[in-house]
Amino acid sequence: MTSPAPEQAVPFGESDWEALRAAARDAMSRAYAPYSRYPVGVAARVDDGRTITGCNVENASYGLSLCAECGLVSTLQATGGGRLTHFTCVDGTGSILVPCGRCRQLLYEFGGPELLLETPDGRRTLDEMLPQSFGPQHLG
Ligand SMILES: O=c1ccn([C@H]2C[C@H](O)[C@@H](CO)O2)c(=O)[nH]1
Repeated sequence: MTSPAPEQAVPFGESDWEALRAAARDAMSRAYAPYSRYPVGVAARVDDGRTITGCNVENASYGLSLCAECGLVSTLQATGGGRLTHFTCVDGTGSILVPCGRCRQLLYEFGGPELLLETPDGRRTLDEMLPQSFGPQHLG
């Protein structure tokens, strides 16, 4: 018996994207961003069906600030690991934001080229947002 493809195993429709954005906005409302005053929230679906979130956490030593995606990948591991399949990021107004370059690399580690991201121009694979990526495959 063959296993269904992951996208068939856990269907993901428009209402799921809406729920993911709502989770990201909720996380954004708890961001700690007193220096930039630019709160960010992220949410992702994991291949086992759970939803995880993160928010940015800044620091008085500005360069130590953590992007929301840092919290998300930490939560991913702390709650059981798995692969990211769908991802969204919102700014302080709740509008869709593209993750910064460093965070695309963080996402690549746990989602790979097939991870689907929302952007202001529609949904894109991570392969489109971070082409010719360096990743675990290069390290053998
Ligand atoms: O993908 C991104 C881009 C920016 N930020 C945060 C970092 C900083 O706290 C604030 C302004 O750059 O936004 C994120 O959390 N994720």
